[in-house]
Amino acid sequence: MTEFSRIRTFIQGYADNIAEVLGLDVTILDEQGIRVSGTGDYRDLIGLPAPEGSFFRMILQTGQPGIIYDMKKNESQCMNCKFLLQCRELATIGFPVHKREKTVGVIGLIGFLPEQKEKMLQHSEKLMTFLHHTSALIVHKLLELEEERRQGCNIQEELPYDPAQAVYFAQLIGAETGLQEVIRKAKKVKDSLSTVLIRGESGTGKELLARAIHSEGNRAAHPFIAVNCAAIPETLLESELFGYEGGAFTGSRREGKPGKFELAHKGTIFLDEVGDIPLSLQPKLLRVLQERTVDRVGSVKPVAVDVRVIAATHRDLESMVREGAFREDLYYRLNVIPLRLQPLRERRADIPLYIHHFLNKYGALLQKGRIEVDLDVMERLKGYDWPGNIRQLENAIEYMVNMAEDTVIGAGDLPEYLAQLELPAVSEQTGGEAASGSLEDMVAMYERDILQQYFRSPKWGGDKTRIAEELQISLSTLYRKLEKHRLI
Ligand SMILES: Nc1ncnc2c1ncn2[C@@H]1O[C@H](COP(=O)(O)OP(=O)(O)OP(=O)(O)O)[C@@H](O)[C@H]1O
Repeated sequence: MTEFSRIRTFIQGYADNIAEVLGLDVTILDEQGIRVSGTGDYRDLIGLPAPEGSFFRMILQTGQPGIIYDMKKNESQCMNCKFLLQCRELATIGFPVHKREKTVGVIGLIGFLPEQKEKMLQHSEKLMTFLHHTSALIVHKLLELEEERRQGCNIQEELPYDPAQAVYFAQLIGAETGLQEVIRKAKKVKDSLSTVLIRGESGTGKELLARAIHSEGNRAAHPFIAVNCAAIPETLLESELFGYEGGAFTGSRREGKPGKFELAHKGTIFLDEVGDIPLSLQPKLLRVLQERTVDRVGSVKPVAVDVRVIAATHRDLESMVREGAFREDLYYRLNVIPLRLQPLRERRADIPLYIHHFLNKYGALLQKGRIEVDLDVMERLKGYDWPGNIRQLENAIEYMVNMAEDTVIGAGDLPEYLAQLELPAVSEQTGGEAASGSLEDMVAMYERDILQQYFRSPKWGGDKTRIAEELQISLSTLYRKLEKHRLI
């Protein structure tokens, strides 16, 4: 675990603020070149390594700050980067973070638009000074952490903590109105001991959200133990959850075994599919929630546990309570902080966001760089019902990025079940091509048609920067219009 990943929440908050104030994108790498925070498109790449041969990797090696105003012309610094040809960055400033003369990270400012590049050109000196101060602040935070550890306030290394499992709220993608609302609530309760109940269909991100609450909360240095109550046979679940005393039953270990609650001591236990917990075990679970003690199987001596419980289910617990399949008292004890994740088909407007996110992620992971989907594929992905929700959409994109032989994914790269999907024609989806209604509506329809024509034309190959140039609008205006017409 690198030092930077320990203060990742702090760093991401900082990156978000810088991006907002300066109007530029920000990315921060740790000493191994792993992106620990990012804004804009770089947010999708948090946790992934920066490409070999890239400008920021060079700064990590040399420990020297640098500026590039034209990635493609200034070949000396980006020449070895595999993604040079597809790179959309117009200007970049990178600044090293030095701690005791060692380079422990890099902060980067990136401009994708001509006006951002202009700003960087005009204020390069000020921006460098700003990055110098930012770097000093990060180092200050690292030294503070070091001091805390020296004094034994936070002896993280000695605890069974797996940083690879950490998830941050910034990694949860979703629109402002839906998922972000849930995240806002989750942030309020991240440090609380109160039980959280996450509801949602399979693949909507329940476990991811639970991990983020744990990773960003005050128990982050302690274990996060996930138990899938539906996957463990009823006969084993009791000893799995609560442990057993030596000699409790035939074949048990002589020295006994701690259960998941004990293993999660000081941390969080995630009870996935809690609706599947058998009625016979429900009173015992209720007792843990109320008294914070567990009774190992075969023991009469309760063990005190300090555990935060996050439970999740896709089941309709209220109906189960009515039908007597789930205890009412346990239901109320679990449902203290309810959080609900909507299925993807009920928030189709978010689909382009996820497509963009996973294209970025798998483009980088599979070393294919920047990849886009064409309009036909986009319509299909938006029109599908996604019974497996975000997990299924992610798998579909991973498949397509693997299949793609070009930087634009076409219908031929779709998984079979999507290629066979019958979709209404685009004109039907938008309410018919006949120009009628108010002038504003007609102009909007005309604008949508023009954008579609440009994106369908092989001449531009779906390249947004070139299309924006041709239409003489900025790239951000183009993105706004595409979003308005739901074309991305
Ligand atoms: N908001 C999100 N942003 C980005 N990726 C997400 C999001 N939600 C889910 N995912 C992706 O979908 C996958 C499935 O998420 P997760 O396992 O948390 O779902 P779940 O609701 O717990 O599913 P199940 O009920 O089947 O266990 C994750 O691995 C993650 O890659």
